[in-house]
Amino acid sequence: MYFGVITLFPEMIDAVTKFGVTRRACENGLIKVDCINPRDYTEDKFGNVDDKPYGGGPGMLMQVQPLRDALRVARSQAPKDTKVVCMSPQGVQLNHSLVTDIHSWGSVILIAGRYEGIDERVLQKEVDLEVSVGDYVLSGGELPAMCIIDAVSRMVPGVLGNIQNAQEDSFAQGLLHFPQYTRPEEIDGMRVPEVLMSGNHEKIRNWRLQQCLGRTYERRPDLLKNRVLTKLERKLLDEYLQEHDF
Ligand SMILES: CN(C)c1cccc(CNc2ccc(C(N)=O)cn2)c1
Repeated sequence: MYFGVITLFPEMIDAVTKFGVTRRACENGLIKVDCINPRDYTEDKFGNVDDKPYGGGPGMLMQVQPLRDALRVARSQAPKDTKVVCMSPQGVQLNHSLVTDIHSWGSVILIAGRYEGIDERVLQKEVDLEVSVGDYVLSGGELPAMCIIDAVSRMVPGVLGNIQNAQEDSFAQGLLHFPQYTRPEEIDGMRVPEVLMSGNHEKIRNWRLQQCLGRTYERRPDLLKNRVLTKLERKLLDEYLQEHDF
């Protein structure tokens, strides 16, 4: 998977290329992350990369010429017809489905804007999709871009190793994950659910599915709305709701 990142702060992207499973994925050549900095393409002698908005108002925008030149270089380094995604509060909400789509592309160029954003004409002409990681404004698109790099990289075969399918279990099914426990068996009087120490894998599987369903119903009913439950799932959820006095 190829990621091109247009950013004024390439060192920020080290957070995904120099730590954890994504670092190993870079070292193994499973993913490649290239940063292109518009500041390297400024033409005015002051090296400005921001510019004032027409119509006045507070804040600055990314200057068009350095951004477009950086984008041109990014396209030249990326596979042909690589799609361009701009991180923006005005974007479509990032979710598992969109992460899966981006992974299927094989490569993506991410624009991590600073200041108050970028010129609408650049968005219209150069950007295939605006993506948001949530309804809030950040100081730049770098953190959202790294969310995409991390989430998409975890879908690349070999990046996660054997926990790949564990990851696929719940969220790919559109459910929240079941609660997890590790040693000790008891903390401040709170014990690990006995079923998890029973060694009965059928019971454990059902208990975990029931927890996924119950927690999704309680915390994210919107996820259940467009999900057809199997007979077993319906039974497990009803049981959970009775036990939790719903
Ligand atoms: C139109 N445009 C490119 C833009 C406009 C304003 C701010 C920024 C940069 N700050 C960001 C980026 C993304 C998110 C998010 N919620 O994903 C939050 N803040 C970019």
